[in-house]
Amino acid sequence: MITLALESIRNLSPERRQAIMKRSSLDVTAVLDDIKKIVQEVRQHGDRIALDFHRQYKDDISSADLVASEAEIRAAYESIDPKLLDALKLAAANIEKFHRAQLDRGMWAIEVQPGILAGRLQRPLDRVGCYIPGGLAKYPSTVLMTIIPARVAGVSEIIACTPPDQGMTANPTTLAAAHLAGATNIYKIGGPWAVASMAYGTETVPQVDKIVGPGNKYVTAAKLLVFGEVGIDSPAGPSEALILADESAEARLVAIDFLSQAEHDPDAAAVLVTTWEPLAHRVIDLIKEEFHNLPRQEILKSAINHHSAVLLAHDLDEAIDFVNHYAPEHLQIITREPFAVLPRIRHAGSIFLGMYAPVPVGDYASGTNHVLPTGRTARMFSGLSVDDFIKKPTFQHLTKEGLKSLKDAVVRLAEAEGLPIHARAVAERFRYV
Ligand SMILES: NC(=O)c1ccc[n+]([C@@H]2O[C@H](COP(=O)([O-])OP(=O)(O)OC[C@H]3O[C@@H](n4cnc5c(N)ncnc54)[C@H](O)[C@@H]3O)[C@@H](O)[C@H]2O)c1
Ligand SMILES: N[C@H](CO)Cc1c[nH]c[nH+]1
Ligand SMILES: [Zn+2]
Repeated sequence: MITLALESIRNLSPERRQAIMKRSSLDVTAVLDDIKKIVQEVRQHGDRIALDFHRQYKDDISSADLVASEAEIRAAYESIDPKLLDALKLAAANIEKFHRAQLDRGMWAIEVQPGILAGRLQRPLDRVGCYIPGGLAKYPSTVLMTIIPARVAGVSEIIACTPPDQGMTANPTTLAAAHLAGATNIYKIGGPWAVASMAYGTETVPQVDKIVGPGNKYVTAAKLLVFGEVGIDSPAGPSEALILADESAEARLVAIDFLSQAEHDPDAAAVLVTTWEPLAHRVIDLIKEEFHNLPRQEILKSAINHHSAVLLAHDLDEAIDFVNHYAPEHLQIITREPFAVLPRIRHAGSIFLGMYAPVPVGDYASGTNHVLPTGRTARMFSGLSVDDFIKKPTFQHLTKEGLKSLKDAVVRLAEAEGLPIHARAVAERFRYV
């Protein structure tokens, strides 16, 4: 059933290496054309398209059913298990603490040259839309990860969209988390329909300035398609974890860590890179032995057989080189001295150091954000942060002397670019002095 086998990084064929590097990101490109049709239909016809989609499982639905009412939200908040509510509150407190620490010094200005003042402001976005996944699993934790940083940044309107269950009911824990985090409105729409609704606005869903939040390949493709009309955070698609382990790692824990991110989605990816061959063999054996007792088998089988790998590195240098090329969403470093490896990591969404830092602590409760770039986009994107919700316009003020000191340079540069009126805008100011 599970076809996992040990491969040596050195002996990977170029095709196999490329397949491991690409994991499921290729699939996002493969679905772009189909998703484009959905996005365009929502743009043209608004709610009707999402309602048609939902009518597949509920006949008498209307636009009002797309909105989670205050009564529904309150009832959800009051009905969830108090211990679960405590867990949400603990997670929320740590997420808020970590994200408050990201707020920087606000407005600043420097004197670039005498008489030339240049500075930068900070302004939160006006209205953002958070996508909360909810297909193969429910993600109340994503509510906290998206809405809390937006609130900390000062965004005044924070809406959220999430796929409903049959009968148009929203997941109660998701609603309770949205209430706790401070969402303005919650809409029961999922998938690419939700992304397009937030990007263009419909009769029910307001148009937002930026869409954040993770999702499967269809959601991620929709986000990429609406980029430009609205801002997006990063392509936070199907989950991935790369575990870098040496002889100090315990095989049983590595095996469970490997499986834990694979259980998200058939398109998820897990990779073990190790310098210690016995560990690799043991982890493969454990995964194969355990597999039959595990839930979510179809998802795991697809993720492991299609997008995952166990790789032997000749030495730590080769292992780190591979990690940087792979640019994983999550990187676990379970080596004797994880902090000695850390300075050598250039590309990873979030890094988990040592045997007591499994990825699920970051998924839920340690405070760092779990909305992270996938498909090698950790090379150029960061995980969601307060910065995603803040714009930074620049400003400047020049005295007459300050402008005089720049006049010749600006005139020369403008003329070199064939833009004489730019040159005049500076030169004219000295005709009257
Ligand atoms: N990278 C990150 O930061 C991060 C964080 C959390 C979760 N995730 C990922 O989010 C994803 C959640 O996926 P999910 O499926 O559980 O929930 P989801 O909400 O992302 O997707 C479910 C929706 O997809 C739509 N859909 C399903 N099949 C479709 C098709 N063929 N065409 C168009 N639309 C279709 C439906 O509307 C469905 O409601 C997983 O891949 C998980 O790994 C990533
Ligand atoms: N591992 C996911 C990010 O890829 C986040 C998550 C939420 N719930 C469980 N896990
Ligand atoms: Zn997870």
